[in-house]
Amino acid sequence: MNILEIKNLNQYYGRKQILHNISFNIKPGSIVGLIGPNGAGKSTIMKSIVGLINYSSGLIKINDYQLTNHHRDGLKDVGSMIETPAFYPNLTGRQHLQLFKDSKTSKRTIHEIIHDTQIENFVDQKVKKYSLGMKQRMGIALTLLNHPKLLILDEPMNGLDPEATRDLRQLLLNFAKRGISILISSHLLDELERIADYYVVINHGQIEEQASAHNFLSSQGTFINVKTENNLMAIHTLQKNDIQAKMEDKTIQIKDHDDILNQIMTILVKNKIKILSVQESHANLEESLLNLITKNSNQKEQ
Ligand SMILES: Nc1ncnc2c1ncn2[C@@H]1O[C@H](COP(=O)(O)OP(=O)(O)OP(=O)(O)O)[C@@H](O)[C@H]1O
Repeated sequence: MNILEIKNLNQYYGRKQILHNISFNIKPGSIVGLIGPNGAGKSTIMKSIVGLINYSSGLIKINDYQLTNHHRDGLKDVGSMIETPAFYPNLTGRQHLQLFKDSKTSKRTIHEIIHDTQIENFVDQKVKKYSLGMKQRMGIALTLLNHPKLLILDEPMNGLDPEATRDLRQLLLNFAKRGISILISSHLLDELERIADYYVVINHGQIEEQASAHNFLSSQGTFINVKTENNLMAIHTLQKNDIQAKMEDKTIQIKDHDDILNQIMTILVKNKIKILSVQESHANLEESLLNLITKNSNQKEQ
């Protein structure tokens, strides 16, 4: 069973259509990265799921409860942080947790949340004294109240320092292991790449692609990475032979296609350049996203 099902979701702001037939599902324990350029519609999708805006048409089901303007039962299983969380400036973090907890949330759960999100040092200070990063961490803590089965996180790494980002990454991976599903958007694509197992790519309010992380990254091309005893000479020689090679971190990188590997080997051997290693790698998430969006917009222009 899916924890979230979205089918043909459409959203208008006034007469302008912002989302076009968005459909995707999330399985229990899956971390889904919602990615795309600025203004693509990521936040609008998230706001529709958590009922912050009424969607125009389509279907949203959370844990088998259909979400409509009048029926919001499914939201009891959702913890969300959309944009920078809003707080009462004169209350402490702990008071926020107590205020928003439901009757089933015990003292022990609150203690665990404080511990898991590592907010012990400031949870008893008034929120008006928090930095952006502290507010983000407090916001994550609030999403965990009331035993969510699905977390919706819009740019949760905003304002976090590298250590806090690493901790959050670990925390999210642990939640997924416990069966909690996560829909997350972030412009920090290298961070998303470390945690997401599925991607939904949005552009101009439409899904450009959705696939498992492995399939998405491998479908966007592979590279051959060659190390030689003389990389400068090797790259120069390859380029002279019309092979598009670039230097990436002391390695010569060539996009894999046709029988390019054979050609590279032949040229390097012929020119007596000693090869130290040859490895294959996938494009990273940022390259894959750029490839996809450029390829699709070129196709639309033709
Ligand atoms: N309240 C609103 N009224 C009218 N248009 C809106 C409103 N909110 C968002 N939009 C428009 O909807 C489109 C999608 O915006 P959205 O915030 O969902 O994009 P996003 O993918 O989250 O972008 P970003 O990565 O910059 O946060 C944009 O064209 C935006 O201008």
